[in-house]
Amino acid sequence: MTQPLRIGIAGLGTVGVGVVNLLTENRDLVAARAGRPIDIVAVNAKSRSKDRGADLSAYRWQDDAGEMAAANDIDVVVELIGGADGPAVSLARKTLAGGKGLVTANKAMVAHHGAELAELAEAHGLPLKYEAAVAGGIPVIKALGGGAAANEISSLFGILNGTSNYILSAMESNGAPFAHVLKAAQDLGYAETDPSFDIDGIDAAHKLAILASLAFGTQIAFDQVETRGIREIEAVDIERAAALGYRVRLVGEARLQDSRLLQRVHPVLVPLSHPLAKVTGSLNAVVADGNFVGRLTFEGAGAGAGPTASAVVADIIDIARGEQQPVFGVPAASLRAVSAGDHDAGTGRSYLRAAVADEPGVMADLTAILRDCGVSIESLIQHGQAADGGVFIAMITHETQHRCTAEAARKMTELKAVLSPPMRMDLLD
Ligand SMILES: NC(=O)c1ccc[n+]([C@@H]2O[C@H](COP(=O)([O-])OP(=O)(O)OC[C@H]3O[C@@H](n4cnc5c(N)ncnc54)[C@H](O)[C@@H]3O)[C@@H](O)[C@H]2O)c1
Ligand SMILES: N[C@@H](CCO)C(=O)O
Ligand code: NA
Repeated sequence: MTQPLRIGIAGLGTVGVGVVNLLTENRDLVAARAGRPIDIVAVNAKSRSKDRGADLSAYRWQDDAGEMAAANDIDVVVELIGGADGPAVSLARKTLAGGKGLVTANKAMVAHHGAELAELAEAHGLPLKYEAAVAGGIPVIKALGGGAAANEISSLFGILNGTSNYILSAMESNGAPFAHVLKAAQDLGYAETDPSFDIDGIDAAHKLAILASLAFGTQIAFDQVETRGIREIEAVDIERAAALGYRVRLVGEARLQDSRLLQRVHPVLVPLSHPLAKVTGSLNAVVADGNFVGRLTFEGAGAGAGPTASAVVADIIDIARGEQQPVFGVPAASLRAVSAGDHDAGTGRSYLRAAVADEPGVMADLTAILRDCGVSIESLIQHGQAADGGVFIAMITHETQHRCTAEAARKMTELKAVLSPPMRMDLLD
């Protein structure tokens, strides 16, 4: 057999240990598919003494991850530390500048520094791979960058954060409180170090910005992603959505609007019959529309040790095989700059839910606002007690300009009988 591909792994948490375990358990199979053995030469993490449940004694312990970038016996550095800045990006820069290939699962780093790192990799003719960074084990980067590369992609959307989906699914199946479910997702290794990245939609926005660049040939524009998470979703929304025939999902969507690019991460209602309604737990899904292939739908595990290690090792195998493509589908220097699209200029149906005082005339006031804003109601339910003694009114609107529904929600907030700002979510049909 030819020379082994020698790797150094920086970061030995959920994903790092998952990669060690996969490369150990599937060693022969991976070597056969890669055309040569993959040898772990060195490992690094914050603490050497921590028991990680994996035998690391065969590998050199590197006190400083940066030393891997300079080591003569390492061909590829696998960065599994995490974080947009700090040690991860400094290691990535050193690795590429030092002439080694880089594999990373770090979507925050790719979303913030992807262009710079891709230019560095391409200038040196080095591989930079990040399959694990988006939708965990789903090979969506390879699919959009390779299998669907002949298509013009007009739009894509999907569930891109396993932790949020896990929380929403648990809330809908057993009404479990938010904090309790978040703790379970953390214990399972799904959540980011700072779980607000998951809950507030930032992690999904990182992934969406990366996917959009790959799909549309545009520069990564993370700052242009309109981002809203699931923190404000209450049990009543999940329950009312179900009563109206929907489920709540945190969805990222990106589409070209002439020369603009609309990118949004937001909680939406999906009909029970929609493919995304069936995506539960830590699963992710990505749907992309190509002009020749039509609609492509990918679904699979979006987080966790095994699925993420699967994606990391797939990248290592690609490198061992000598496969190399532009990092974002086209040379990084030729990615197009775009300006942000405008969601409110579009139309769609919406869910509106308000907690209101249980007194005469409230419904008349609400419907007057909807009439004045040109919003008509498709269905409405009112029952149940709000925590502060009022009642909940939940409705689905007919198709309306988003800005009109937003204006109606704003005006409702001004009514004395409306006890808190109404919850508003788009419907995904
Ligand atoms: N957990 C998942 O399901 C998942 C899925 C896809 C992508 N990712 C990404 O993979 C990366 C790793 O995630 P994780 O869940 O394994 O995190 P983790 O917190 O479990 O592990 C991080 C590791 O990095 C080490 N580390 C921290 N600071 C370091 C430093 N300065 N130098 C060297 N090592 C340092 C820690 O000791 C730990 O071993 C992140 O970028 C994350 O976003 C995670
Ligand atoms: N925290 C991330 C890990 C996978 O990227 C998630 O829950 O989806
Ligand atoms: Na992936």
